[in-house]
Amino acid sequence: MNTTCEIGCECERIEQMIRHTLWSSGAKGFVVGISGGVDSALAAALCARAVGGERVMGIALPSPVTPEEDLKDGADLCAAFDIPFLTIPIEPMLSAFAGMEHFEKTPYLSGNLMARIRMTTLYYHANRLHYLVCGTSNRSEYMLGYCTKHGDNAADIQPILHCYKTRVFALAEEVGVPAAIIEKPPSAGLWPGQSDEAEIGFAYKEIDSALASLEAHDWTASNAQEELILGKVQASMHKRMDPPNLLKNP
Ligand SMILES: Nc1ncnc2c1ncn2[C@@H]1O[C@H](COP(=O)(O)OP(=O)(O)OC[C@H]2O[C@@H]([n+]3cccc(C(=O)O)c3)[C@H](O)[C@@H]2O)[C@@H](O)[C@H]1O
Ligand SMILES: Nc1ncnc2c1ncn2[C@@H]1O[C@H](COP(=O)(O)OP(=O)(O)OP(=O)(O)O)[C@@H](O)[C@H]1O
Ligand SMILES: [Mg+2]
Repeated sequence: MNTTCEIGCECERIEQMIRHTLWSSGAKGFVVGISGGVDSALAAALCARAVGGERVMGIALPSPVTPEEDLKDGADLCAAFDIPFLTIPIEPMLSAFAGMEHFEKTPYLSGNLMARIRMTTLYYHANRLHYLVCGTSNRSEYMLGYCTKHGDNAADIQPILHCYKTRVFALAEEVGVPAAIIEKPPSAGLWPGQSDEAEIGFAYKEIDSALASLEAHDWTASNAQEELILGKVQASMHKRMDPPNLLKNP
């Protein structure tokens, strides 16, 4: 199979879904949180290609631990796709929480708080502009639950959710995401030096081949690595489901 054509067709399929979602919603455009990483770069680029950059609002939401180069990479990405770009530091919101009774300052608690402050800010601007919030989750992090529940996984459309991370890199290259973004090690950016692969314990190539094999074999693990990855999939099931409720059995 011609890989370039296959990837090009995949982009068109996603762009069609983006256009359909916008037109059927009656909204005017998309808000995307721009981190300087490859998932948000690809999601924003696909939105811009689908509906025009002028109908996309890229918002950088730096925290005190955000590297300066991430802001520059995000600005360059938006410039390349004619996407208006805002920078809104989240430090004032973090400080407000720090004044709360029982506040504990740990990287884990602050990290999840930052992800939820970013979600709230993106929805504020989506409300203000009559836009939808475009999510940036990919299949690898979705299946592993590597996200903050109701934080970075909260969105109105998830254009790259079906793509494993290794596929995200290929699509990003296809649409012309700048090399500085593609070459950067994936990071949630919630504390200094955080790395997805170090925190998860596997390289994305290993994660993606294990997930593909597990999916193909009805979630039966065939080696120790798949066993560990299956454990993460099972432990994060609650992030992919409605909360337990009795709606269907009142
Ligand atoms: N069985 C269950 N049934 C229903 N709900 C359950 C539950 N177990 C936990 N919960 C709920 O879920 C909460 C824990 O989930 P959550 O708050 O998400 O927190 P958690 O999964 O513990 O941590 C988030 C992880 O995602 C990573 N992350 C976050 C944000 C962005 C990115 C990125 O790649 O950009 C990565 C972060 O580094 C960390 O490893 C619990 O406090 C509880 O409220
Ligand atoms: N500093 C930030 N400014 C704006 N949005 C952010 C910021 N940090 C995280 N986000 C949002 O949270 C999402 C999840 O972060 P995640 O790290 O998984 O993706 P990424 O940074 O786009 O790519 P990568 O995983 O390769 O770092 C981002 O795609 C982005 O939408
Ligand atoms: Mg990132």
